Amino acid sequence: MANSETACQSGLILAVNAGSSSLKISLFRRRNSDAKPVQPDHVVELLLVSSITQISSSPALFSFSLASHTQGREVKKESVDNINDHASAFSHFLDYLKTEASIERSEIVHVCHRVVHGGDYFEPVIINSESYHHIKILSDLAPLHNGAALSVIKGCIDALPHANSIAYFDTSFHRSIPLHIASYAINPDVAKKRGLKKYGFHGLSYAYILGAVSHYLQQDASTLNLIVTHLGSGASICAIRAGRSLDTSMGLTPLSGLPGATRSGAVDPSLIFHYTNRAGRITHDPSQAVDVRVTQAEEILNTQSGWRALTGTADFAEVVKNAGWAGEGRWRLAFELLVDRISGFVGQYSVRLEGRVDALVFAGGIGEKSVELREAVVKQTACLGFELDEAANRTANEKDGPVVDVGKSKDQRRVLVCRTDEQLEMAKECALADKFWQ
Ligand SMILES: Nc1ncnc2c1ncn2[C@@H]1O[C@H](COP(=O)(O)OP(=O)(O)O)[C@@H](O)[C@H]1O
Ligand SMILES: CC(=O)OP(=O)(O)O
Ligand SMILES: [Mg+2]
Repeated sequence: MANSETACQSGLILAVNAGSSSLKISLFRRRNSDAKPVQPDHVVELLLVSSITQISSSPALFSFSLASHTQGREVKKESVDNINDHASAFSHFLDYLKTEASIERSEIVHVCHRVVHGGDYFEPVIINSESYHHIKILSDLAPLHNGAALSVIKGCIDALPHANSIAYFDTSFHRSIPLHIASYAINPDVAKKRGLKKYGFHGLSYAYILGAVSHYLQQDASTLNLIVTHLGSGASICAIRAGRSLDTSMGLTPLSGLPGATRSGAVDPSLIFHYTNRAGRITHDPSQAVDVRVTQAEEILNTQSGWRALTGTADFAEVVKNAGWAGEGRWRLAFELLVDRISGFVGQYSVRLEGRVDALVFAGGIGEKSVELREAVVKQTACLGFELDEAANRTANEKDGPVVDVGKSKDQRRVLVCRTDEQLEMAKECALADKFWQ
């Protein structure tokens, strides 16, 4: 563990979020632990944010802005041709760090990495050969994610050799899902031997949202029942009972549940054998940092499906733009299909929560930005008591703060939008973990 006096005094935490199609990076300074934070988020101070989107469909879009300039000034945005994977995206960011922010790499003490699949690891772990191997073994169960995270971890170890790389797992938040909900109706011996159960993902996002909503409503997290949607390139939904995950729509892998940009979501498991007669063939992707072995079935359902397969674009904003009644049927179909699947889960989770739902929360790029999607889902689930304030829904994007109320009711069954922040969640956890700062 790197632990030099200078490094600890400066206390910089870099938080890196390798999503399926993006790399989001934030740099924080850990605040002096003697100063009592007013809000939980204040244990760290944001210095800069950067994101690289459309990583797999060139050109990638790079953005970089210093926190002091996030109100619209000095945000650098550019298309970059030579970014074609997460490793090259990270290396492009590191070049900017010195030239645009004058930050020396040696000032970074810890690098927090979002790792989607942690299997039976629940606590954050410092990367060493054992934990690296554990994450690598799980790559087959998160083919769009774990390999990408490992490629960034490798890049970090090379470029920031004095810093600790610490893995934070999406799966940790869902350890509370009861056995009968996490289990599949298959041979229990095989399930146990091979770890075949529901793990659930987007957990760092759900943990952040729970904290932010609890702060916003001034209600202890342990008293909250929420239905939270995280709708981005990967989309999922989570039922939170008394502040803990009760159920979520993704499963053994991030493929199940809701459809995503390139993912089918839940389908009849037999469908794939009627789609192709090569479903079981193993493919190796040489561009991946680690050897990820996936079948053609997984390849088709993970990368050749979702709204890109339905409409030709992975950008849901474009789907929404073209989905008006005058638009072509395929755009409308993609939009209605997603609304239908989300609404189905909202109904199911309302039953799980025995009707006691404090709020329905929209998050992730689509949940946070699509006025139309929120409108359609709330309309479809109105029988459960959800109702939008249309003006508040339309102007939600303009409001400050991580949580915006877009519902009619201010006492029960609220409808909220939360700007989720997985990087901030990791940095907070890191700053508060004394063991990393001794
Ligand atoms: N105004 C918008 N309306 C609908 N969807 C949007 C809008 N803006 C962005 N999006 C969607 O949000 C997605 C990105 O969400 P995000 O949560 O950042 O994704 P990621 O899974 O890469 O972390 C984009 O791919 C795009 O489809
Ligand atoms: C788990 C998952 O699908 O993550 P993302 O949405 O970042 O791809
Ligand atoms: Mg994401």
